[in-house]
Amino acid sequence: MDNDDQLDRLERSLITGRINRRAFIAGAVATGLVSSTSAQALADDLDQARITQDRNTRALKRAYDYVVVGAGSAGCALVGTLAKRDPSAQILLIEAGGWDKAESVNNPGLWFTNLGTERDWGDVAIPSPGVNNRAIPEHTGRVIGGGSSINATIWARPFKADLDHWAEESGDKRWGYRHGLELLKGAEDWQGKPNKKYRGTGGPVWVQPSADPLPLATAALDGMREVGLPVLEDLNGEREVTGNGFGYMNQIIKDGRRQSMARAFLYPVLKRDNVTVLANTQVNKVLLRGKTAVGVECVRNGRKRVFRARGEVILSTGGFNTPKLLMLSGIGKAAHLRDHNINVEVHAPEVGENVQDHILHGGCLYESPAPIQPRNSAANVSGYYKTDPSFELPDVSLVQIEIPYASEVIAAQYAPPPNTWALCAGLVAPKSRGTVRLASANPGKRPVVDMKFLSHPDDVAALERSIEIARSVAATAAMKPHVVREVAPGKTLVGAELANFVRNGATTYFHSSGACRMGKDDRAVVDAELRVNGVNNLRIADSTIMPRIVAVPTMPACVLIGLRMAELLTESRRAS
Ligand SMILES: Cc1cc2nc3c(=O)[nH]c(=O)nc-3n(C[C@H](O)[C@H](O)[C@H](O)COP(=O)(O)OP(=O)(O)OC[C@H]3O[C@@H](n4cnc5c(N)ncnc54)[C@H](O)[C@@H]3O)c2cc1C
Repeated sequence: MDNDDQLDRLERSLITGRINRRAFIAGAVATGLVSSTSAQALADDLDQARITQDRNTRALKRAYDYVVVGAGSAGCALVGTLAKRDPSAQILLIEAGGWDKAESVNNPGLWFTNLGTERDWGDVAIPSPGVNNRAIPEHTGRVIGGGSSINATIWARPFKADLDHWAEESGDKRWGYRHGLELLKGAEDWQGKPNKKYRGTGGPVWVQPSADPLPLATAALDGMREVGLPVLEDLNGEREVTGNGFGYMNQIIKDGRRQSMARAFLYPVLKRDNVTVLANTQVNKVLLRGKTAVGVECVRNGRKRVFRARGEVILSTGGFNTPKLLMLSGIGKAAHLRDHNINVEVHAPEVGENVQDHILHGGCLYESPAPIQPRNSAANVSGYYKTDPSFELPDVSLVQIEIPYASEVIAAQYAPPPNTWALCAGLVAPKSRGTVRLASANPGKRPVVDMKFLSHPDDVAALERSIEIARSVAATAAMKPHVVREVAPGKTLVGAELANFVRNGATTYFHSSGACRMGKDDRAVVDAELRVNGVNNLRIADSTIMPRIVAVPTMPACVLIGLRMAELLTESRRAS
């Protein structure tokens, strides 16, 4: 363990009460990274956060101004921003998972080892015919920080076309690119080449270009240039407007450690009296009086508890849990609720509809002449391309992965050797849409996730185009030193064979979105101010409100949703 790691561990141990202040200072000075004075200042800060949270959670109140459920990407951005902006507002943040202490959370190279652990809700989509009836896992984070604590750390901001579409769907131009860019720039602490037009510095989210990329990654970019793909110095910025561009990824990694949205937004407000974070507490129901949300019912330490909201309840529980929670609370399609003997409080026909995710194809595989030591989160180059300039969004996307990334079918069929890397085709603008339904009225049961992957023929065609381009990049002179042979598919596939390779290789990016669509029409689940239609004092801020999934990894879009919610709540409170 290096000294940075030691300091990081000490910080976490102090904040979660595992060591005392004296042990922290002694340990911090011993790392050689901080002087005794700055160790004391740091301890003051962390100690204060711990003392405040200890005190607040021991003296829980019956009612708070805001009850926010879910400390994920959006929830952390919301609470961190709101707590500062409105210090008089008492905020309760309830999270089902535990604190983000695990090494696999903090070390970005270990992100995938969180999958299938207690930090993952562990959903698996039911078999979809479009992927040859395979049941594909749909992981989501269950820990402080949510997805941002277990994800692949990629920071890719939405396209202009994504956000302008949201503005059109919601009827509110503040959801458009112009305002979205302003909010995301304000959130960023960009470490790459300065760019006033597109990038922000000094904000809470540490973002850096892939640190110290492998020659393999550099060669991939050279190969892309060779086949005529546009390679950019920064993968955020210009790409958002043109819809085209490849480059080194942006990542939320600082000194080799993950900077989750909990780290960015939540930790800095933990020492505020107006914030109480309840970890290891699962909300099972939103409580309604008539058509007004008045609080939540949850389970903490095996005991049922109720917390009231004087103001509003905000659900930030993510891709599958938000529709589930609404339905358990009697808000959903009436017939479906009745099937589970749940009282229909509000007939909301689209709760659990419109669900989307990106497809990552695993994949086109290449044997390297030498073993590969992956850098950062093992994926450092990616990009987007419109094969027809008239397309609104890119149909082609590629991600280079420095391990043999393959679906279970492709892995079994091609048996890639360990020193294999992948150039994965990505489907970032899917047309297929699925559903989330209750399996049972028992909150302990996971919902039925039917993603209907690749049910739209355009999705298969787009992946076929990406695969063709991936293979042409891997065949360039620039890539020659890194390719002993193409392991998969190993030959040019056409027609049904190619479609089958697409369907067998499909996996997801774990970007579940859209189950509680925002729109200006009556059927939409939330309106432009993210209020649940038909219910007072209940709003949603998470990936589920996307009318259409953004064509990039979803964490920054979720941060944007959290930031926008903080704006909306502050405006409402001022107006009242
Ligand atoms: C393995 C993986 C890799 C990914 N890689 C990337 C990437 O590299 N880049 C990127 O941009 N995106 C990535 N994503 C997606 C991204 O992390 C998510 O889209 C994003 O975190 C979603 O934000 P959210 O606020 O909607 O929900 P989440 O971040 O999922 O947060 C929801 C929170 O609510 C809590 N919760 C749920 N139900 C309850 C309940 N009933 N009571 C209390 N708490 C509850 C959950 O435990 C969770 O902490 C990845 C996701 C995963 C899972």
